Amino acid sequence: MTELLTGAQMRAIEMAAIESGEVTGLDLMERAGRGVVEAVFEEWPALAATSHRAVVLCGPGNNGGDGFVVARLLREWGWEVELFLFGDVERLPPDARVNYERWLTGGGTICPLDDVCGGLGTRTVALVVDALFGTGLSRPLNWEVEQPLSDVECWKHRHEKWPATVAIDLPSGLCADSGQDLGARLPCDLTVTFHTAKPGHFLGEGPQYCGAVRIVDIGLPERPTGSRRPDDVVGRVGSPLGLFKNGAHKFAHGHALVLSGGSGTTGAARLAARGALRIGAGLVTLGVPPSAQMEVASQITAVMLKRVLDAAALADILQDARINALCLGPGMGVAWASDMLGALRGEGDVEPRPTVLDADALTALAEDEALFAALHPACVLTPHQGEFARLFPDIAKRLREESKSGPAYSKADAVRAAAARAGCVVLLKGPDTVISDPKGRCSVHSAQYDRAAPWLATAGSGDVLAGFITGLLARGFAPMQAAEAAAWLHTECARSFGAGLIAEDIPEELPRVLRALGI
Ligand SMILES: NC(=O)C1=CN([C@@H]2O[C@H](COP(=O)(O)OP(=O)(O)OC[C@H]3O[C@@H](n4cnc5c(N)ncnc54)[C@H](OP(=O)(O)O)[C@@H]3O)[C@@H](O)[C@H]2O)[C@@H](O)CC1
Ligand SMILES: Nc1ncnc2c1ncn2[C@@H]1O[C@H](COP(=O)(O)OP(=O)(O)O)[C@@H](O)[C@H]1O
Ligand SMILES: [K+]
Repeated sequence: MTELLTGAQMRAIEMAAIESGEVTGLDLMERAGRGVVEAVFEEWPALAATSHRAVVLCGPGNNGGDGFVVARLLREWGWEVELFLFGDVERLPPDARVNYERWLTGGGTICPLDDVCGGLGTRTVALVVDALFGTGLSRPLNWEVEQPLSDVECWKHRHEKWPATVAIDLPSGLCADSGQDLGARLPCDLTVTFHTAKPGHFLGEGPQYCGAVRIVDIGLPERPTGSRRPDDVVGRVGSPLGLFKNGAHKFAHGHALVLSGGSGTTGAARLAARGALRIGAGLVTLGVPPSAQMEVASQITAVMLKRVLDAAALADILQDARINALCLGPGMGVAWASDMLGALRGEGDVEPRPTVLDADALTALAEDEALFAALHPACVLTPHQGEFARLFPDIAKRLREESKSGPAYSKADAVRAAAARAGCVVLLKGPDTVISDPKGRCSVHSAQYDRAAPWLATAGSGDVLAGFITGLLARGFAPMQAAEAAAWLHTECARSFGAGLIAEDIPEELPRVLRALGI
């Protein structure tokens, strides 16, 4: 798991390194600028082969300072560089000011940002460098910046190949902490960031603007593990550990019970059950209302079937302590889901166990405070955006609002708040899936950039995800780890299968994905 650092966390690390005397702000700026130029040459080797013309847009803070370094280094490489500045020279921070002076001393000239349209002219520009704003963006951009950025974007569209556009740290107007679009107008081909990626590269509108993201090491120290509180960390989900199955009896790998809806709506639960079985639960049973018994029986083989007449029958089935993970919601219908959830409220001596609540079970929870209050730390809620808004309307509203000042409220903030309120793990689905536990531990699973999986946007894929999590819970994974590993494997199945994927394919692709992991 790698960390994603917010703007404030990055500043704190930078300040600590500078105050300890191990590095100066100027060193960091020089390394940042050099890192950008190297990343550009790696991304587009043709640009390194001979000199070209570049346009660099510099802003009023240290992001602009990085831009001055890039401009100077490109000129030293033999390039013709035109630099456009937004802001007051007298107010540049000290390190940016030094690099501004170095640029002028070397013979560089500076034009106001307003002139960029005329400055682009009709000649070929090979590279546009966006160094207007980075982690210090503190409010939405106004037209003074949006207009020139839009001009560059239009101008770029009129040209077939060049210029390449590179953003330093973040595309300007994108909030580093949330990925909220605060006036970004220039989608970039490449974003070069420093030390670690930021949440905004993966959340919200971030991926629409960043192009590809490269991380450059500028020699800042790692944060010591002991210094972090769980709610101080947003992690990025990587490939899962602990998936090996070691010998033992099938019951050692758990028994998952997936509850189904009635006749005609059993497909979702069957998908979830198949997912739970493929991911390694020792046994998987579908709990089926009488109306659907024949339908389900004719469709399953390795998955078992148990008739569930009503809540009392479910409570009875759950007297079997070997059933150690539950999945409720897919295809159940709200009324049936609500009845079944009633059986889990600890009445009738039902021991709480790890439980995934998805789809109709989430709607049932949203409609009944008593059911919501019965959630416990071994539950995992897996809402998509609509379900999330039904369950946590105030949090969803805050997430939709445009920030007027400071970093915007992010999907990570929202899911943390939701998990704390629910008292269990919440996984909010999407290309940027965010997972949090009630203590504030939070991670982002990104199915974007080189892990893009648009074929997952297909009916039933969420049901398989619920099944994957349930299967891992049955295997003994902790709720947060089960949610993270399932999200990663789910996306990997889609990537491995590729175009044409439908939900049934996801569990069937899992063996190939596990083999590729060496399992
Ligand atoms: N941290 C590190 O380790 C390293 C960081 N480095 C680099 O520093 C960058 C961060 O620099 P930074 O903090 O100076 O912020 P930056 O993005 O340049 O903007 C601040 C300026 O913008 C202004 N401003 C803000 N919003 C505005 C708006 N909407 N419209 C208009 N103005 C607005 C704001 O004004 P104010 O809010 O004070 O009025 C202030 O003047 C970081 O992204 C990276 O590139 C590297 O050099 C290496 C190591
Ligand atoms: N464009 C996309 N890129 C990556 N993952 C996606 C995309 N669209 C949807 N997904 C994933 O597919 C699943 C869809 O779940 P859900 O919305 O519940 O659909 P359904 O109810 O049809 O199963 C989620 O895991 C979500 O993260
Ligand atoms: K920038």
